[in-house]
Amino acid sequence: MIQAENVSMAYGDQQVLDQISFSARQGECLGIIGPNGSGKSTLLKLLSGVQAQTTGRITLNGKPVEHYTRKQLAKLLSVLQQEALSPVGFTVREVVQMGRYPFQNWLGQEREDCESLIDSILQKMGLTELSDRHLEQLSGGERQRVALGKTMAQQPKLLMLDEPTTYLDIGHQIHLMDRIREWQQQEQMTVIAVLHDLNLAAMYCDRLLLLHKGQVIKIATPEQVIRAPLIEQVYGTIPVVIDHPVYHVPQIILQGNGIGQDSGHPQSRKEVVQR
Ligand SMILES: Nc1ncnc2c1ncn2[C@@H]1O[C@H](COP(=O)(O)OP(=O)(O)OP(=O)(O)O)[C@@H](O)[C@H]1O
Repeated sequence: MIQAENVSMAYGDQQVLDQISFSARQGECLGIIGPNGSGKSTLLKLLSGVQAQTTGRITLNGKPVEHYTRKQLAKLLSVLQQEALSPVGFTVREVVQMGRYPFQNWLGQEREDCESLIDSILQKMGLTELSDRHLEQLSGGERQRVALGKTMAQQPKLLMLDEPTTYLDIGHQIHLMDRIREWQQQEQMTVIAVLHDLNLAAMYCDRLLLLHKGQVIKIATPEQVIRAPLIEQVYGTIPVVIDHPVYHVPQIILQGNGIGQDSGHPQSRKEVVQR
């Protein structure tokens, strides 16, 4: 579906991405993880054609990204950004309908009636009750759901997410990731998601690409990537990695320096068995 070959990118003198190569197949969920400043958002911008790489090649269905027109790209892929939508006086329903833009002619008309599609998206995202509200009357989390609704209306084959759960509470994080997973499986859609939360990444992604200082350190299954020594090497903190009791994927528990050591805590830092 999408392939990057020896992709590098620099901002002036600063090399931000260095010889990145990977591919994501149709229907797969690939998570991009790595510390602050490792190049995750920049990589997503290159993959979505927003920014051009300095060297290397990115192809979508075998064709270089830069050979697609904006409208062709919008029919194939959509991107959900961190600060997804700014309130501009439109209602929830109108914003979700805007996702249909790639399928409209220059008069803003679409060949097929898409009202039932919009209704089902509003319902899926729990937005039916809010459909006539203006965006500025919504909370940050509700706006994030509208933003995902708009990308759903676009019906992309490839969905790119940049930190989709940043403003969401734990309930809405899971709800959002579940909707994406469900949608991915129903449509055989490819998902590439930048995620800071390694636990969510391990739960929802088929493979993880670990970036550090602009280089791919590892690209493999969550079990192979979320390992204490590798996480320590890249993030500079020693986590405890345990097996999720329900899904049997690795989960991280953080530990701070010195916490519990003087308080009779049953397990000090050194005693914990690392995965
Ligand atoms: N427009 C820009 N001009 C110059 N440097 C930039 C620009 N955008 C990003 N950078 C630099 O490129 C590097 C990678 O940034 P990027 O946003 O891709 O990292 P990230 O892994 O997404 O970080 P974070 O986890 O903090 O969001 C950083 O050092 C950043 O300062």
